[in-house]
Amino acid sequence: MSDLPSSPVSCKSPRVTIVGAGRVGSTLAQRIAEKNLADVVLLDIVEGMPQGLALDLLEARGLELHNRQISGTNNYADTANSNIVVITAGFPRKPGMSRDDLLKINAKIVVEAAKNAIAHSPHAIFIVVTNPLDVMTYLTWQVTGLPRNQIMGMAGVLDSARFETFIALELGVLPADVKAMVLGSHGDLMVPLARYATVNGIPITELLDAEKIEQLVQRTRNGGAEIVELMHTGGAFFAPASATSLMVESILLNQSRLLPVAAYLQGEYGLNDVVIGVPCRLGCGGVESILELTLNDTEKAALQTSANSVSNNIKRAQEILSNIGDW
Ligand SMILES: NC(=O)C1=CN([C@@H]2O[C@H](COP(=O)(O)OP(=O)(O)OC[C@H]3O[C@@H](n4cnc5c(N)ncnc54)[C@H](O)[C@@H]3O)[C@@H](O)[C@H]2O)C=CC1
Ligand SMILES: O=C([O-])CC(=O)C(=O)O
Repeated sequence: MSDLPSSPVSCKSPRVTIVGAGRVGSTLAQRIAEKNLADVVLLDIVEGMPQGLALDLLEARGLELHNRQISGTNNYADTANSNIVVITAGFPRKPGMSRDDLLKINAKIVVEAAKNAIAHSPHAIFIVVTNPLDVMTYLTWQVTGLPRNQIMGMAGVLDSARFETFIALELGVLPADVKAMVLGSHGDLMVPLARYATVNGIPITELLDAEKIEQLVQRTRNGGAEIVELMHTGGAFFAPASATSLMVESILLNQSRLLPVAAYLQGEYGLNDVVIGVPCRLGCGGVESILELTLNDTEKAALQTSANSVSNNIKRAQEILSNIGDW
């Protein structure tokens, strides 16, 4: 083949680094590559594992009809100049544990991952997945020093997809026709907004009685634990990877989707200096705006309770990190 002069159009592919090549991380790599969104770098502390996963995914490229580069590494230098860094590194919970029980063990891992990743990709947008989600997202914002639009956590898209699934199962309708928003923290105090849930525009309050809606709300709050209890070893990863890839897609393709995202608040919803799930417009700038929905008194109180719990856990995490001299 003979080379012709290069084109003025950039052929550079966007690059997404995934720190933590476990179940969520590796499934996310597959989703991003197979949706043809970006090249992917998988990084893990376990030697050989991300390299092996990357090779396996590369060997599927011809079959899945895409040509994205996928590499595995144990070295942050190989993640340089990523457009997006997703942090999934850390431990998943076991049956009987809450997500907050992971705070101590995962805080150190996430802080280290964020510091190392930003050193090589100073302009990246960070999406945090590791639990407890809202606290880990706050720590990432704090240690990277990035503006708040570049830091976000994935939880609301997943929790909303679960709420939508349970509504669709109850009504026997197509899940894609159900639209719902779950705000607040990613834990037992999350705030599913039943009042705003619809089936193709029809409020679910017209289709289901209050007792049934409350059952679906409770199942949503317990959605992660339901899977952890069934699986015994680790938690959900297919739907979490789909939810994260949706956020990656909205950013890379500048889609401006309005999604529930864990964001750093500065007065929105009357909340300050806390990360919590709120409706955000996601585009190439990351969190481009935060929508302040009108909430009734019950919803407002639930969001405040959720935020108070996250704030207390942020303080706990900061104390733990200063005690181990990692702050
Ligand atoms: N935000 C959400 O909605 C969801 C959050 N999660 C959370 O995501 C995290 C990952 O879950 P899974 O993938 O199922 O766990 P996993 O155990 O399959 O994978 C975690 C990976 O992190 C790696 N790791 C540990 N320390 C590291 C470090 N210092 N640097 C780089 N990599 C490191 C491990 O070697 C492992 O491969 C957990 O904390 C889990 O609770 C999971 C599902 C949904
Ligand atoms: O429940 C867990 O531990 C994992 C998670 O956050 C979820 O699936 O929502």
